[in-house]
Amino acid sequence: MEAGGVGLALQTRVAGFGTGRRRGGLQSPIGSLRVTDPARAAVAVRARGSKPVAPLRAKKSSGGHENLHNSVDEALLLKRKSEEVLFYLNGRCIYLVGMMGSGKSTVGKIMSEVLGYSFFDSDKLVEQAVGMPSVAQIFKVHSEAFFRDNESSVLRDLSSMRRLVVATGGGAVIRPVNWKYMKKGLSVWLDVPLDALARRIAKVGTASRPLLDQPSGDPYTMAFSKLSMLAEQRGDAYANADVRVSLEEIASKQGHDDVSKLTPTDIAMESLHKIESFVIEHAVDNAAGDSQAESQVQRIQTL
Ligand SMILES: Nc1ncnc2c1ncn2[C@@H]1O[C@H](COP(=O)(O)OP(=O)(O)OP(=O)(O)O)[C@@H](O)[C@H]1O
Ligand SMILES: O=C(O)C1=C[C@@H](O)[C@@H](O)[C@H](O)C1
Ligand SMILES: [Mg+2]
Repeated sequence: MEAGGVGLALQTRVAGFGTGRRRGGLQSPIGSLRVTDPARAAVAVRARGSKPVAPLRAKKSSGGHENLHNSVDEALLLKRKSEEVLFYLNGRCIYLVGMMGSGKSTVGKIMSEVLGYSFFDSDKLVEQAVGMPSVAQIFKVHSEAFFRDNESSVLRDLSSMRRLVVATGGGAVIRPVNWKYMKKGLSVWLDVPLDALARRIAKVGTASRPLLDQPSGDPYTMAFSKLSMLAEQRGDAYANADVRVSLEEIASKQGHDDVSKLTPTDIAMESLHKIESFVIEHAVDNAAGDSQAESQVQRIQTL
């Protein structure tokens, strides 16, 4: 059974959230890049909806992912792609799914910014609905089942809305009812190798991720073994997503031998490409989309 709704809180937040667009040029979600060069901005504007324009070359720096976009050109390419994708999305929401640490929040914020969508993190909405400061505390004081009920409730409320990018909780994929909600929009699986996940998580610690938190032991080893167990338990649940974005595939296309070379912008860009291919391939209007999603959900429920 699902917990009480959080609809009103969501409506209020969306109303106050705006579209993610800002004045004075393009700006990254956390403000690390501001496009101030009007000539470059004009290139992006000209590109919109017109004939194909010669590709801008993205310059790579050696910087880490802290610089979300490696260059102004990369930010413009992303913006240009997002404008193409927007046309096909027709307001449909995007749900990012994937294991803990796969980058749903990081990549989701970038995507929402360039699409002019609102961004929501379902873990944060559950915390807000329950009135507790962290998922870890909800697990401790209540239980995982209580958290999952509230998570379903949040996803149900989000599913009636439009123009959102939602970073779902890592375990949202395990409940078939959540797929019923997520299939109202488009789901994207960020598929990241377990060793890369464990490296990312070990770097920031496991305190905020109760299923990985261990009293002692080497953080990388502990995170890796827990993540491997969860991945096995979850089986193919992530593969129910409409689109799979494999970091290994992106890295190999770019000639890297290691996924850690990929920036969140690279991943956001690939996500937009995959979404575009999916919507074009499935070229459905909203009504047909609903019935198609319905049959997919029925298939998931019978697995
Ligand atoms: N492409 C990347 N390269 C390196 N580190 C990254 C990348 N994307 C995200 N990170 C880092 O990995 C960690 C996890 O990212 P993030 O919080 O976005 O994942 P998540 O999927 O939302 O995780 P959770 O399910 O636990 O909420 C963060 O510290 C983030 O800065
Ligand atoms: O993978 C999971 O089951 C979880 C992931 C997090 O996002 C939180 O939703 C919670 O810690 C559980
Ligand atoms: Mg997150």
